[in-house]
Amino acid sequence: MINVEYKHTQVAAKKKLGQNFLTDRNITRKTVLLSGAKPDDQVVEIGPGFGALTRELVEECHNLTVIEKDPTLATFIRNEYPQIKVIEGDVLTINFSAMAQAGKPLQILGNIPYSITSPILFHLLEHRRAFRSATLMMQHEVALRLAAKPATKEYGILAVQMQAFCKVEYLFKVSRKVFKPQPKVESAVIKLTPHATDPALDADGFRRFVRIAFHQRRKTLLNNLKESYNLELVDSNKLQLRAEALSIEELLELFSLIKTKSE
Ligand SMILES: C[S@@+](CC[C@H](N)C(=O)[O-])C[C@H]1O[C@@H](n2cnc3c(N)ncnc32)[C@H](O)[C@@H]1O
Repeated sequence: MINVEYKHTQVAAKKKLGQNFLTDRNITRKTVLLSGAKPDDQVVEIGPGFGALTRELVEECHNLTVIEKDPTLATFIRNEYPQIKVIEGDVLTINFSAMAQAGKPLQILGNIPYSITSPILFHLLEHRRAFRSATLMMQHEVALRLAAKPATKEYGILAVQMQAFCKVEYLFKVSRKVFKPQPKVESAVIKLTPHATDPALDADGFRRFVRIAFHQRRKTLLNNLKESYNLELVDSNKLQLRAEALSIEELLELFSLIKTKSE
């Protein structure tokens, strides 16, 4: 276990909580700048840790809330930045929609705990109406999967589900050397901007469809879909393709043509 000490507070960095702390101010400045957060925005930071990003945000934004699960770090942030709101708890239980109702859509930022990257992304997806953008640092490999284009090996369920509902921008890569303790992998910053309207009428149905279409990547759409859906209205040539060959728009169109088989 590696001990990290900052301003008389020491924590034994917890792997389970994804505690790798940023040490490079250029990265935090660039992240805040590219997030587009403005002084009057309602800004929420996920996992402030020792405040690497928080310190930039308090300078820029008047209305900042942070969510930190580790009680020692939550206390540290409370003492260091008495002017901000600190929620001590699990980000996965936060009702962002309720938070946003108090005002305009949120601006969310965070160097997120890598062990729960996907759960956080899907939690944000559930609350996509609540935020204007989410600028998040994550493992480089996950960032590539999120921003992937069709017919690449990274293109799959994560890319389709997120890109169908949000614009996904890969902002920049971050070396593992700028963290303490150093993680084993590189990182990257991604920006998610929810589309103004949802493309698929039945968002939950579309998410289920994507899971089934990509279930066995090597199989054709026909083989993956035929058990669960009635495919009569779909061009049979299209069904001979694999899901990974179709763009988000083509997958949305396919979804609009199929019907769930009754159980
Ligand atoms: C990668 S560290 C980033 C810390 C800091 N923002 C930085 O960049 O140095 C992730 C932070 O998220 C916190 N964390 C882990 N799981 C969490 C959860 N479920 N909800 C809220 N915070 C969490 C960790 O305690 C840690 O402070």
